[in-house]
Amino acid sequence: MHDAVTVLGLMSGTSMDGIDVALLSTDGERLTDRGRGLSYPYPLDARDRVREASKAAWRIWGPHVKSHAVDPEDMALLEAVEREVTELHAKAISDFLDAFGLSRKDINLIGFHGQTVFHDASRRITRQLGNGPLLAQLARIDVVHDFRSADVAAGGQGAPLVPVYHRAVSDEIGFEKPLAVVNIGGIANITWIDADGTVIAFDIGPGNCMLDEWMQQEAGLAFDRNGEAALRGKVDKAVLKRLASHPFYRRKPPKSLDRYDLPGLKERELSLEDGAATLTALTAREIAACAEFLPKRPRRWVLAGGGAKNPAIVQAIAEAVREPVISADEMGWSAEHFEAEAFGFLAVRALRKLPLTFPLTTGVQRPLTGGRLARAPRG
Ligand SMILES: Nc1ncnc2c1ncn2[C@@H]1O[C@H](COP(=O)(O)OP(=O)(O)OP(=O)(O)O)[C@@H](O)[C@H]1O
Ligand SMILES: CC(=O)N[C@H]1[C@@H]2OC[C@@H](O2)[C@@H](O)[C@@H]1O[C@H](C)C(=O)O
Repeated sequence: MHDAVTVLGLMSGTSMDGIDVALLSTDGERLTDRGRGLSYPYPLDARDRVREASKAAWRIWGPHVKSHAVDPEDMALLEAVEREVTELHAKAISDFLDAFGLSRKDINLIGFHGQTVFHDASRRITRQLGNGPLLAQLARIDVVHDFRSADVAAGGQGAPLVPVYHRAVSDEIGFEKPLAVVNIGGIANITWIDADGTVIAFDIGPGNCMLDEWMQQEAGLAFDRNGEAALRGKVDKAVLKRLASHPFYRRKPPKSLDRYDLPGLKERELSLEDGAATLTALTAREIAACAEFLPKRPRRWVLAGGGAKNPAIVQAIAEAVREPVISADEMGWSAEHFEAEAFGFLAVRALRKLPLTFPLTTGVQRPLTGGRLARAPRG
């Protein structure tokens, strides 16, 4: 057995709202000293620039792009935003260490996911903004970064990566298996864990991304706080049927999504409340329906990610499945910092050359390690 490493995991998810930081100790298999996590929202202007960068990434790598004549302005924008995102991560690390009275010498390693701005596994392209060597230099701590490229290059989906972490955490708790862990972030994904350790995972469909966009576009709100709009609205069945007819949902795993792959509602197509109710129903319906791809129904559904804090989503899922549904927080797992912790865990696995992805998670042919190490300047 290896010694445990004290690692900081950093995640900035598809909601593009900020940086989650979590601290844990792990040897890459077992986890100890978990539970300390904090979130650092992006300043509003930085958030806008990250969104601009994802549009630039679409112009550079989108499937419609025939020529490789890349607009240098788009490239320059990506570079500038990558630097800014990296500096914001360095600031989050230093604020996190201050908040817990720690120094950089207490931390052995950082797992740095970066900000996804483009993902199309079928064309073997996945791009996270985040400069690992620069972060290692700024934080003066070794950094593992670029977690998805090796998997995508080997023909995998490059996502989801958290399943191996979900399995490690679920091993700590004696729940009956099979267990389904559903992360409801911008996009929702599932990890199904059987008693013999078999793990199946894939992206399901929207978590909150369509709903967030709807609330932003129709009401200038960042999201449907506590599901208030959805709970007041009525599901439009015809619209729901149209949204759910996208072929992605019935495609067999392995499969992964980019934030903009699936169409949402058109502008002013429904009232604010009915639109929120309909998008909430879509998220819940596809989460429940994804059980069709599992060899056995889960005995329990654990919900994590920001969507687990939305009572309208949780209630709709509980109505759509027949098994008990609980939140990761109720299990003593931190729903909020789950993914950040996962990338700390994955960083240690990467350092030890342990596999991150598997045939039944990303569809890669053989279990595969990943990530790249950027060393901090010595001294
Ligand atoms: N109190 C709340 N009520 C309703 N929704 C909420 C609440 N808190 C968070 N959310 C939702 O959760 C979203 C953020 O979720 P999360 O931080 O898990 O996403 P992410 O990590 O960016 O995404 P991903 O897992 O896809 O990378 C918000 O945009 C919002 O839609
Ligand atoms: C390309 C990319 O960043 N994908 C994210 C995204 O956000 C949720 C879903 O889509 C997920 O599969 C993945 O992130 C999680 C953390 C993962 O890889 O497990």
